[in-house]
Amino acid sequence: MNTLTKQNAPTDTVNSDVPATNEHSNPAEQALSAQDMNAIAVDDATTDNQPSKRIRIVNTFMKRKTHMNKNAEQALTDPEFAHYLVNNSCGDGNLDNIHDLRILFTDTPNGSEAPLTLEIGFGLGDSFIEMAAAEPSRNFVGIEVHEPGIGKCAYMAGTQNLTNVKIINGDAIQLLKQLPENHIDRIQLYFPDPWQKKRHYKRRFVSPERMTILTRSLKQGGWFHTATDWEHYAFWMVDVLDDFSGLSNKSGKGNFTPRPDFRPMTKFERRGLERGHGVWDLIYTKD
Ligand SMILES: C[S@@+](CC[C@H](N)C(=O)[O-])C[C@H]1O[C@@H](n2cnc3c(N)ncnc32)[C@H](O)[C@@H]1O
Repeated sequence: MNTLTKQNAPTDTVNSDVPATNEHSNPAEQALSAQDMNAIAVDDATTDNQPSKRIRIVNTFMKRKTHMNKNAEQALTDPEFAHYLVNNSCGDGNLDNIHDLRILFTDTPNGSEAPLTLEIGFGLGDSFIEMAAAEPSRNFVGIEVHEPGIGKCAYMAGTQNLTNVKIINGDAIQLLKQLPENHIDRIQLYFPDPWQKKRHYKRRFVSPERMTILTRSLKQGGWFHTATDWEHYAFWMVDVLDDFSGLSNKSGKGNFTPRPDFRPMTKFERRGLERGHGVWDLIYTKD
């Protein structure tokens, strides 16, 4: 177990110098509450000589184009895999109709009341599927924005005939805002994009404002488990999470958690280890 001294504490997650990759200005976004302001910068803009407000969403991801292999493509198009895919799996995920994750399992052997894990940003899904296969009595929902990963994950679920997996295409922050309070038993975020440059820190998933959104949907006593191979982000995370009212560090303030046996090695973890990085796990419970 590592004992830490606090360093590089995040002070401001909203900077105005980050180039916007996803800009929207629709009434739904304009109605977002003050707690969402971590993800939004409001700019003055002028259109046709009319001053107006422009709302800029700062996402935690940058959609990337990578090769889609045949299996992933099959899973995204073949009706045999359709029951794994909760919403449109190509293009930007439409989350409008997803307000409850438990009802996705109503007609499955586990039913809707089984313990529920949400994995945010499962990448290609290997470790997510391994965990779901290892715990068949628990329901697993994974959310990603990367289409080849969504396809590959659905393909692996289908070839293993898993009945406890559902996959959502879209932004986890938007999804979490739409879910009921006290809804999920465990939320896991493994090797989130580290956003290494200072001007990109506001894109980091672990920030006080995003943790407000995340913990709302966690059940009392539920877990938030995260891990990173980027040292600066590891110290940042422990600062944010230890200071977050309503969460308790399972290993005690300032400490990381030894890597638990139930967490399989992920693709990004392996890549980090090959580059000589360390790995830091953190588990928090909701008070
Ligand atoms: C660095 S990768 C890690 C993937 C995987 N967890 C692993 O360890 O191999 C981070 C992933 O999180 C996804 N991601 C980032 N922000 C997200 C969000 N707000 N909602 C859904 N997925 C997100 C990205 O698309 C990317 O695939």
